[in-house]
Amino acid sequence: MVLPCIHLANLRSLPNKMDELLLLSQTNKDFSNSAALCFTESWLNDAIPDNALNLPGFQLLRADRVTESAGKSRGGGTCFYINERWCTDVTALKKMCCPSLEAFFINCKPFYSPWEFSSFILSRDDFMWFGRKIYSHIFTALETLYTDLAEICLRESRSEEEDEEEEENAVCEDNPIFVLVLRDFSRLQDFLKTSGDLMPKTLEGQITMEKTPSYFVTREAPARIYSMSRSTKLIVVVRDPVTRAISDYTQTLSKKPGIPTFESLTFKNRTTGLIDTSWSAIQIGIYAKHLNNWLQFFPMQQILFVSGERLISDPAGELGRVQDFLGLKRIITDKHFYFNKTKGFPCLKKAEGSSKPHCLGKTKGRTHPNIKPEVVQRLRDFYRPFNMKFYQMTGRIFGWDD
Ligand SMILES: Nc1ncnc2c1ncn2[C@@H]1O[C@H](COP(=O)(O)OS(=O)(=O)O)[C@@H](OP(=O)(O)O)[C@H]1O
Repeated sequence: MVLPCIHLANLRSLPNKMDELLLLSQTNKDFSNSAALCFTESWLNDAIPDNALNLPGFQLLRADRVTESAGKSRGGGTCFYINERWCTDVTALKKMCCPSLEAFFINCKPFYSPWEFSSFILSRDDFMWFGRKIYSHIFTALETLYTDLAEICLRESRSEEEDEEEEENAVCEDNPIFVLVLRDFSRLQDFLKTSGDLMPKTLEGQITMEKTPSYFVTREAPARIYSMSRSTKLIVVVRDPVTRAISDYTQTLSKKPGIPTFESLTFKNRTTGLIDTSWSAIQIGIYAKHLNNWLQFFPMQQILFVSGERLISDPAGELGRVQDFLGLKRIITDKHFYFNKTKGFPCLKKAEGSSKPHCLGKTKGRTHPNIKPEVVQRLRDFYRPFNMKFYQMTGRIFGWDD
């Protein structure tokens, strides 16, 4: 199958790349003969007219970020330039823009396609984890709709280091562009019309849940979730920030055994005892600061903090609070748990849909490295004022400073 040549690039602002693109379209044959150019991070807005973005021989289709829908004003946006020698029958099928997803579907019916397929759907997304779920849902549905669908995924080419970096930072995955090759796009058009509501419908008696620990410390998350649904209830499990930092380090160490010691990462200056608050293992434990971001959008009554320590020593009690907070009948009680001394954690007597007990997986309860008592003490002193503030804000004394 001969495929159209498509250029994909993350531009980080189209307007200031126009001169370069014009030059490329005049001097680079691969570029000017491309069937389509797909640019992510176009950073366009209403104030930038199409005629300022003209590339001779190409038709522009753009989906700019909509501040009110996306919950953030900067960045984002996708655009396609379709080569008029390849195709002039181009339609924008659907633009989706919400806090967790930005997607743009266009349909191209080229003059000539050397096989029986007639449409190329180019789509591009930019989203948080939940958007990714919605997007994969759309694609699964499309595969059911079209048994003869050809799906091609293009990604920006990246260096090995960038790949490694991404692995470390799961929220920062790259955004591919999908090309769907179809025989008949009318069914897709109908499908996209009805898939406008991005959140799965929550029926009477159901609660839709989403779990991403990093949201609590992600600056943009409160605004995005608020603009999706302001009545969302938020649950955060917190534990002693010092133990949390060591646990965080232990987890990284298990994946990358060569990293520096905990001590050397903790301090900016070992002599003065200055803590490196930019290290994420330290930064995440400043709960009061993160909570403050959420309180700009959600009232305290909509946020529940679960104690990680109590979740081990009294799971039923802690889950009782969760059930009350969600307005559920207290179904989970003491009789559902037993304590596994070897693991050091409570286990469920019967897992859901099974008659067998269920304990937490191997990665929970890793042995922490021994950290010098004076380092632990320095961290305790560092966190104490933030912990006090956090107790005050939440109205609960978590007991980390006893
Ligand atoms: N149910 C429950 N109750 C109390 N504490 C729990 C629970 N589940 C996980 N944990 C603790 O969370 C630490 C690991 O968290 P994560 O699951 O986020 O990370 S991991 O990716 O699996 O390592 C891990 O910390 P460590 O003890 O340092 O390994 C767990 O102790």
